[in-house]
Amino acid sequence: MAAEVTKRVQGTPAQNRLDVILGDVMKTELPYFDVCISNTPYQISSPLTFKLLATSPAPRVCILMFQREFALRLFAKPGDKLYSRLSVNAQMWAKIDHIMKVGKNNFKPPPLVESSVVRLVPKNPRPQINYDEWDGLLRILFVRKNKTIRSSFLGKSTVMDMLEANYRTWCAQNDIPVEDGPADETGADAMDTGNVAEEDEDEVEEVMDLDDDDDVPDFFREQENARIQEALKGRSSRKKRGKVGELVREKVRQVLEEETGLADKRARMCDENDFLKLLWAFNQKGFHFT
Ligand SMILES: C[S@@+](CC[C@H](N)C(=O)[O-])C[C@H]1O[C@@H](n2cnc3c(N)ncnc32)[C@H](O)[C@@H]1O
Repeated sequence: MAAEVTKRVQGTPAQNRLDVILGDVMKTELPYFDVCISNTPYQISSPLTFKLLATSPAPRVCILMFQREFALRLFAKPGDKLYSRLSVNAQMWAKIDHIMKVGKNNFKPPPLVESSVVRLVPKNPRPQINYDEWDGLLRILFVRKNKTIRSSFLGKSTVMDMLEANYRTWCAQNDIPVEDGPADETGADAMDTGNVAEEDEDEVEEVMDLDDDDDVPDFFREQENARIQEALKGRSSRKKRGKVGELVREKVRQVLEEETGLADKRARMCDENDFLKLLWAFNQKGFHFT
């Protein structure tokens, strides 16, 4: 196709205005562009969409051909089976319209799947939210979109470890002293027993519950699977929770139960406002998701 368009403009005034970049679109740093028209292989629909949504400054419009099911996921609403991290992101950063269905018989040979052309118009002005942080929160919630939000945070040791590390960084940056050391013996033991049981149960169940969306990148799935295997090996390797860990846990509980009231809700039922409320409340407590 590159050869074809190059040939087409040769010897015309358009020749000087055409710059062909050959390469993998996912690995190439793209120059500023205001229109994207794409008919890429469907395997890269998800990463390509995420790349376009994260592009700043955003393009004016993107016309994209996707497999029909993927297009439906872009429009899916809370409660729909196809509602996913992709739906929330797409609708947060862009206005999306279905332009036309493209039946498989329009191709020779006909593929197995139906297609759709969609128009994606990034919101302008762009919502004043850090893309990486917003997406970081959604990743935590949509790895297990059918679980309660309480369970996605408090029932997951990797998430709590990540929040503890990030809380320590925030304290260091803001000159807030942290009280290190093991958690209070009696309290910690009592709490650990309960929470560890809860965590193990959750992490084992997770094997059955990983979001089957293909917008979870492979490396993230691999990380999750490795961690689940660890959880299955038993509790003995689990490290004892320290004072900072307990403090972080309590802060997370406050965010989920008191400040947002979203602890018992499931990501698959949450709308954009719920996610914004969560992000804001976590930020207020010094937690960030980048
Ligand atoms: C479905 S064909 C469409 C071709 C052309 N756009 C057309 O409509 O005739 C997909 C094209 O995307 C190219 N492609 C596949 N993976 C790509 C990637 N990661 N980055 C850029 N182009 C890619 C393929 O070489 C192929 O030419």
